[in-house]
Amino acid sequence: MYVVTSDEMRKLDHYTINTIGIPSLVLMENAGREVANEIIIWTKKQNKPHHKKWLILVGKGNNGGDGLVAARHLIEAGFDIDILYAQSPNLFKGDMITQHHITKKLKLSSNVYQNKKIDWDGYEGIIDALLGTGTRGAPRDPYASLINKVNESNLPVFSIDIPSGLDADTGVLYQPCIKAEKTITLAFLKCGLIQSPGAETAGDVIVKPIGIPITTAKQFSIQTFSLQPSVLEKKLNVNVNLPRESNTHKGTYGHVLVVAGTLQMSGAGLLCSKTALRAGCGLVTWTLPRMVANQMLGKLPEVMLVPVEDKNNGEWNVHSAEDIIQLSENKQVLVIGPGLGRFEDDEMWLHKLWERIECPIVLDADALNILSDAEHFDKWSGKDTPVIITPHPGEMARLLKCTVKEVQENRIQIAREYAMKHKIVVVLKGAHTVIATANENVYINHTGNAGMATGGSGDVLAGMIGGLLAQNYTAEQAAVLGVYLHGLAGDRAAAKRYSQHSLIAGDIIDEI
Ligand SMILES: NC(=O)C1=CN([C@@H]2O[C@H](COP(=O)(O)OP(=O)(O)OC[C@H]3O[C@@H](n4cnc5c(N)ncnc54)[C@H](O)[C@@H]3O)[C@@H](O)[C@H]2O)[C@H](O)CC1
Ligand SMILES: [K+]
Repeated sequence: MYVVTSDEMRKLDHYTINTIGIPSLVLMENAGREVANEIIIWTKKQNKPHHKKWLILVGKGNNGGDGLVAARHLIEAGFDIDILYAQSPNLFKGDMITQHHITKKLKLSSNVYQNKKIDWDGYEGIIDALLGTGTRGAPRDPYASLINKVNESNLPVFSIDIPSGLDADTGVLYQPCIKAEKTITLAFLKCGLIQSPGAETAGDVIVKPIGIPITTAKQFSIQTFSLQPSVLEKKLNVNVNLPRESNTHKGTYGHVLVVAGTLQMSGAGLLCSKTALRAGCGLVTWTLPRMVANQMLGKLPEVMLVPVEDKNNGEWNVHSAEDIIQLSENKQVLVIGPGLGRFEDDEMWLHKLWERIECPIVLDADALNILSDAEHFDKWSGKDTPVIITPHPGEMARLLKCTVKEVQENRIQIAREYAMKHKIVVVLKGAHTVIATANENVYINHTGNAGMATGGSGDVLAGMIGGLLAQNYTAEQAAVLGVYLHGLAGDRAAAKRYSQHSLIAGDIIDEI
């Protein structure tokens, strides 16, 4: 469940080798053997007669060393292996010299690439041992031309540690980058393997132990986690089945105040309010412009409606702040933003709510856009009650006044830094949503699907998180559990439809 950057991996390697005393060659032997075992398992599962002839592409760093070890173990298992060095063995150093020496002693067939044409006939697959966590920038020749040839071969590629050409920390693809069938990553998951597009390029990712004790991750206080149910249960101490005590009443499960909706975007408030109830809170009050409230009467009988004065235009205005502050007094959570729209002096409105509301707040959608335009948000006083923001990449870019591309190329770091700076919880939505907390913990979610990129899905998530927060979950628990369950509901909803493309936000709520 730990996820590491290449720099963190180097520190863990170094500590294991130089302080704990497990020799690097032992780690490399374990790595290569695990890779060989995965190839053996994979070929056994292929239901076609196979020649068991594989080509292993070997770089000059330790990733290449893993490949040479795998070659030996595959030959022992009866495979026919060709080794192709990307560069001359004269350039090898350290463990690579040892591995090359062993390869020569065993008279294993090997060649140096030298930009020659490769005859792919007869090969069943390719093992990519070119570049690993030591990659710096886009692959240079001869690696680049070799990677291009591999991608044109149409053969299944098994990458060791990471696909060569992938940025191990951000998931950004350098050009060119190996497109892998499977990636066998060593010791711990790498951040780049669970962030798009790295996650897609790596194919099926499997983590294999190589002798680095998992306790070293605690030793180096690694605080990035791949969100598996075990992390929810063991680290966050939450039960994904949301159990209930018997002798309870609706007051036990908290009261959410939803501040959302305008004439044009009334549905956002509806989706958010309904989801908060589905998430299990006891009561939901939805406060909204009077004109909209009149339209919503009876639409959602389980939700209490409290209109605020609008100027007969169905929009919010700055004077409603006092009403909201009063309404918040007996609530456990406020969810502000879905379908809120923009209005005159909305920054003053939000600042007043930020200063005066004493219960936890979830800020979504236009509440975040108001924050982005707030000239002095950095100077707003820190809140001693939890705040969770749920930006999509565009809203995060506006908050940081940077581009969406810059956000997407560094999602984990960006979310972590913003959460720590403002002492809030950041839910950076998108494929593999990132949840970052003020105490540096970061969780990467894997539930959900592309069908959830549809209007209202964010309103549902905001309601989900608000509904959980009202039930005495901490902000960290509510955000992580909310994202996880929201994605799970989306997966169930998609499975019930012809395909993901027809999914709409209401389907997600029905599966919570
Ligand atoms: N996880 C573990 O405990 C272990 C992992 N191992 C493997 O070792 C690699 C990391 O090895 P390292 O030598 O640091 O780097 P690489 O093998 O990735 O090789 C980089 C190599 O290539 C050169 N280089 C760097 N960037 C480029 C580029 N853009 N273009 C061309 N060439 C480049 C650089 O000079 C290096 O020489 C890790 O991934 C695992 O596979 C250990 O085997 C066991 C312990
Ligand atoms: K590799």
